[in-house]
Amino acid sequence: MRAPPVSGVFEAPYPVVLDLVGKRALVVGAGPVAARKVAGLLRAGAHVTVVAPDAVSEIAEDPDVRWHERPYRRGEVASYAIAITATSDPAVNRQVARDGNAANVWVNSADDPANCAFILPSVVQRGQLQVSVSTNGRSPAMAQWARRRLEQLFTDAHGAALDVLAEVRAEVQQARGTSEVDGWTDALDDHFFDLVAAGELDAARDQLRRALGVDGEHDPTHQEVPS
Ligand SMILES: C[C@@]1(CC(=O)O)C2=NC(=C\c3[nH]c(c(CCC(=O)O)c3CC(=O)O)Cc3[nH]c(c(CC(=O)O)c3CCC(=O)O)/C=C3\N/C(=C\2)[C@@H](CCC(=O)O)[C@]3(C)CC(=O)O)/[C@H]1CCC(=O)O
Ligand SMILES: NC(=O)c1ccc[n+]([C@@H]2O[C@H](COP(=O)([O-])OP(=O)(O)OC[C@H]3O[C@@H](n4cnc5c(N)ncnc54)[C@H](O)[C@@H]3O)[C@@H](O)[C@H]2O)c1
Repeated sequence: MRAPPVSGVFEAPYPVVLDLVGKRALVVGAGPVAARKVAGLLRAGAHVTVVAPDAVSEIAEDPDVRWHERPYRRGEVASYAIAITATSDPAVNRQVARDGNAANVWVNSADDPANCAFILPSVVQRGQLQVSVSTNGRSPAMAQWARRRLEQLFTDAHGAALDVLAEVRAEVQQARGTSEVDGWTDALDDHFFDLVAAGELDAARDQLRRALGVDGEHDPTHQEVPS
């Protein structure tokens, strides 16, 4: 028997990073899949409302989640910035997606990639460094597999390295008026990451400053008073 044809979710997927802090997010359904999506939205700082007749304990017992214990009401997605539908009823998921289209609210539908305005990647988080993987919906299992591989490659030291880099980048901006200077590629060598991993943050900062041609005298938090 011939296998069914497989395609991606989107014709030309466009990756973005969203700011959801303080935004209202709706999750329809409250099973294990919804719980994973709720956890992601809470980590992103969204105000999460869940609508479902039954909920797993992660949702029902979370004081940060507002749970309405009832079925989804047609059209209610319109009062949210973003929505995810993960019910066990495909007709409900389709309705939420339709309502999202009508109200210009972006909806992710966990069982229906064709009716998604966006899909979620698998993410490795190390401090403020995020490495995300998308297979364009072709194999979520592979996205998860890649995440596990990347978790071995990226350690907490890479998150710490990012903090050092952001600090020295601010010094470069202060000293030169721009961070677009030569030297970044050379500065980010194995030795730099080894220094950070060994906890030698001052030496790591100095290596960056040498490679980028700044002396570290400029404190970006300190405004100089013109004479
Ligand atoms: C990455 C991750 C993020 C997250 O959910 O946070 C995510 N799915 C994860 C896990 C996972 N999902 C599924 C399995 C079982 C094995 C398998 O099917 O591969 C596993 C693995 C497991 O659970 O072990 C089943 C599944 N998933 C979708 C369908 C519907 C369909 O394809 O029709 C079905 C069939 C349901 C059924 O048949 O009943 C659809 C989607 N899942 C997506 C994301 C989007 C595409 C991502 C991409 O590939 O680019 C998309 C399109 C929509 C969306 O949800 O945004 C998260 C891993 C997090 C992590 O661990 O790192
Ligand atoms: N995208 C993904 O990553 C992914 C992974 C696995 C499964 N899925 C799909 O996600 C869906 C949910 O999976 P699950 O295991 O969490 O399901 P589940 O059966 O454990 O939970 C379903 C939830 O939907 C709620 N619900 C049912 N009717 C509703 C209505 N009218 N209004 C609001 N809520 C309603 C139920 O109360 C329950 O909380 C399934 O369709 C599954 O195929 C998606």
